[in-house]
Amino acid sequence: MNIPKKIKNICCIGAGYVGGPTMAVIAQKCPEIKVTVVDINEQRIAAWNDKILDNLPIYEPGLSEVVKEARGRNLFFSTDVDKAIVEAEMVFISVNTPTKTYGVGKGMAADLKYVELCARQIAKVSTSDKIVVEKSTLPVRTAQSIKTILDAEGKDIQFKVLSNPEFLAEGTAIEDLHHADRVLIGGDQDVDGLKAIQCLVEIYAHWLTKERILTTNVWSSELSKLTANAFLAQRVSSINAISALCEHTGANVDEIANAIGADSRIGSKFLKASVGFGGSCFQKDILNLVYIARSYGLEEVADYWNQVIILNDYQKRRFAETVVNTLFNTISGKKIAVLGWAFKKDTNDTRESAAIYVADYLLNEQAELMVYDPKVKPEQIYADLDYLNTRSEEENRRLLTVVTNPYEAMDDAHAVTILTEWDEFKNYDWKKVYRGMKKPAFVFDGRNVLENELLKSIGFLTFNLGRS
Ligand SMILES: NC(=O)c1ccc[n+]([C@@H]2O[C@H](COP(=O)([O-])OP(=O)(O)OC[C@H]3O[C@@H](n4cnc5c(N)ncnc54)[C@H](O)[C@@H]3O)[C@@H](O)[C@H]2O)c1
Ligand SMILES: O=c1ccn([C@@H]2O[C@H](COP(=O)(O)OP(=O)(O)O[C@H]3O[C@H](CO)[C@@H](O)[C@H](O)[C@H]3O)[C@@H](O)[C@H]2O)c(=O)[nH]1
Repeated sequence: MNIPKKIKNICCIGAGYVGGPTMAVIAQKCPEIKVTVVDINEQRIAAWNDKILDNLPIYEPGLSEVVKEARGRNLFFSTDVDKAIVEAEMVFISVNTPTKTYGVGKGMAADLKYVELCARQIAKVSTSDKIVVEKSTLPVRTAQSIKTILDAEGKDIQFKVLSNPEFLAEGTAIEDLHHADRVLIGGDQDVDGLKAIQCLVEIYAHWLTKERILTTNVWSSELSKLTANAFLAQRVSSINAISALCEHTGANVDEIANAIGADSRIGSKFLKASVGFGGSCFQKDILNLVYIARSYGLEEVADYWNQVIILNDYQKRRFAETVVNTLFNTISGKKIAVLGWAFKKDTNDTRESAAIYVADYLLNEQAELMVYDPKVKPEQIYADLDYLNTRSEEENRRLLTVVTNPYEAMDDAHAVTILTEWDEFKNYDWKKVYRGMKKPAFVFDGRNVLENELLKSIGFLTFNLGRS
C-alpha cells in the first residue's frame, strides 16, 4: 500500500460538533495540510462559510478565532464530497451514529447507516490508496465492516482503517482539542497498519507531546471510547443516587463530593449532582454498550451498565415530581420559569437535555412554562418537545413560551427551575426577581449553582439537589 511519509491532504466527512471543531484545530496547527470538511447538509456548510463568525453552526468558546485563522488558508468547507475524497490521502468519517429507531436493536444499538454510506462512497469514488479514519463513535469491531465495504469494489487500490475516537466535550471543545489528556489511535498491527498509525501520530504531534498520543489495536481503541463515556456517565449517576439519599438524611451532596473527591483514587472531577446528564453521547453510547454485551450473552454486564441509564431517568423524573409536590401537588395553570434548555452550559446543543424531559413532565401537569436559554433558539426548543410526540404541536406552543429576557420568564411566576448551569444565572438581580414573583416564591436549583443562603435571605423557598 502507498502510504505517504507526510499527509498533505485531509478530507473529513461530517461537519458537525466533532468534524467542524476537530478539523479546524488540525488545520490551525498544521498549516501545510489542506483540510476539507464536507457535508450533505448545505445549510450547515453555508453557515461554516459565513463571513459573520457569529453565524457558525456551532457555538463553542474559542471556535470562531480558530476558524478565522485557518479558513480560506488551508481549511475549507464544501458540499462536494466526491471531490474532497478523491483528493485526500486520509479521510475521516465523522458522521452521526444515533441510537437505532427501527428494526433489530431499536432503541439500543447504534445506527450505522450513515457510516456505511460514507464507506460505500469512499470505495466508489477513490482512485488512489487511502487511510480511512473512524472519528465517529462506533461499536467495537466496526472497522472490520468498513474494511469489507471498502474492499468490495474490487478496485486496484488499498485502504487502511484506523480508529481515532474523539474525547472532546461540548462547551470546552477547543480547549479539549488544544490540550487533550490523550489522543487514541488504533490500527492493525501489521507493517502498513503501523505506518498508517504513524501518519496520524505525526499530525497530532504538531501540538501534543508524544506521551499523550496513545496507540493500540483497533478493537481496544473502539471499545475505549464506549468505556470512557460509560465510566463518566456512571460517576454522574453515582453522585445523583447519593443526592437522593442526602435529601432524606441531612447530608449535603456537595460536601460529600468534596470529601470523596479529595481521595486521589476517586478524583474530584465529574462529581457534580445534577438534574440528570444529557448530551448526544452518554445515553446513546451506554445503550450501545449494553446492546453489545447482550449480543455476546453477557447479561450481568449489560444489566450493570443499563442501571446508569435507569438512575438518570429516575433523577429527571424525581426532580420534576419534587416541583409538583412542593407546589402543593398541583401546577395546573401555574406559571413556571425554566432557566436553561441546553444539556450543559456554554453550548447551544440540546440533544437529550434533561430540560426537555422535565419540561415535558411539567407540561403533562398543565403548567405554563416560560423558557429562557442564552444560546438556544426558540425553534429548537419547540422541535425538541414536538419530537417527543406527547401532545400536539399547537398545545406545546400554547403551554410553553420562549423568551429572550430572563426577567420576563420569571415575572409573576410561581417557581423558577434551574436546568442548565449557565454562569449568568448566578449574577441576576434575585431581589428584583423575588419582588416580581408570586408568593411563596420557589426556586428549584437542579444544578446547585445559585447561592442558596442569599436566596433564602431574600425570602425564596429553595430546593437544592442533595440537601434536605
Ligand atoms: N458531539 C460530541 O460532543 C461528540 C464527541 C465525541 C464523539 N462524538 C461522536 O462523533 C460522531 C459525530 O457526532 P456529532 O455530534 O459531530 O454529529 P452531528 O450530527 O453534529 O454531525 C454529523 C454530520 O454528518 C453529516 N452527514 C451524515 N451522513 C453524511 C454523509 N453520508 N455524507 C456527508 N455528511 C454526512 C450530517 O449532515 C451532520 O452534519 C458521533 O458518532 C458521535 O457519537 C460526538
Ligand atoms: O459532574 C458532572 C459532569 C457532567 N454532568 C452532566 O453530564 C452531561 C455530559 O457532560 P459532558 O461530559 O461534560 O459533555 P459531553 O459534551 O456530553 O461530553 C461527553 O461525551 C462526549 C461525546 O462522546 C465525549 O467525547 C466527552 O469526553 C464526554 O465528556 C451534561 O448534561 C452535564 O451537565 C453532570 O451532571 N455532572
